Amino acid sequence: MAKIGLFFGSNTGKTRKVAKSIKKRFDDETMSDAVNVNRVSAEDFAQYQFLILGTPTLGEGELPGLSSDCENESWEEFLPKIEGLDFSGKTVALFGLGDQVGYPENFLDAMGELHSFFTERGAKVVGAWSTDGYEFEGSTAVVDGKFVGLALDLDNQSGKTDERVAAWLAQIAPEFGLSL
Ligand SMILES: Cc1cc2nc3c(=O)[nH]c(=O)nc-3n(C[C@H](O)[C@H](O)[C@H](O)COP(=O)(O)O)c2cc1C
Repeated sequence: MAKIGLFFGSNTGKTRKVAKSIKKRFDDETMSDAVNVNRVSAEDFAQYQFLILGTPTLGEGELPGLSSDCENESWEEFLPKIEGLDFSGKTVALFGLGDQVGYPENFLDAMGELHSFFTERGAKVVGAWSTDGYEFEGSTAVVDGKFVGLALDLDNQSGKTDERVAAWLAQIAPEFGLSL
């Protein structure tokens, strides 16, 4: 089993694409394949001490899933399967995709939901990211003046994605024991 589990939800494939680009930077011992959360069991997910988790925000500030009109199940359906687990001693880093122009009042809210879910269950969530360079009005993914994880907007700032991903991975590397 790889040291770090890499899981994502995605509706139109952008979050999947970013997850795959993260996987490409690491060998199989370090990083699992990028796996859609609708394909993992609670048991397999719970085996990892280190997790990198990605989500788009859909609906009006919602997690992806059947209620936000995704074609397939996603985080909305997966979280209830792990809601009874204790994540103490585990380290989690989050990345979120959203659209700050189209949804400025709910920018990246789903990443905020994942942050609440995992911190409430004892996880150490790392990888907070500056809000500089983004324009939006509200986001539950901002805590203490920073995003709770990597903020990506492939709808409006796709040209910044690679450099943001690289800088963020370098930032979380010490927490995850990663060599880059
Ligand atoms: C119906 C719909 C609702 C959306 N709602 C939000 C939202 O509330 N907040 C946000 O930041 N982005 C929102 N977005 C933008 C998506 O999060 C963004 O396009 C993302 O890159 C999609 O990722 P995916 O291709 O992995 O599904 C919405 C997009 C759609 C199509």
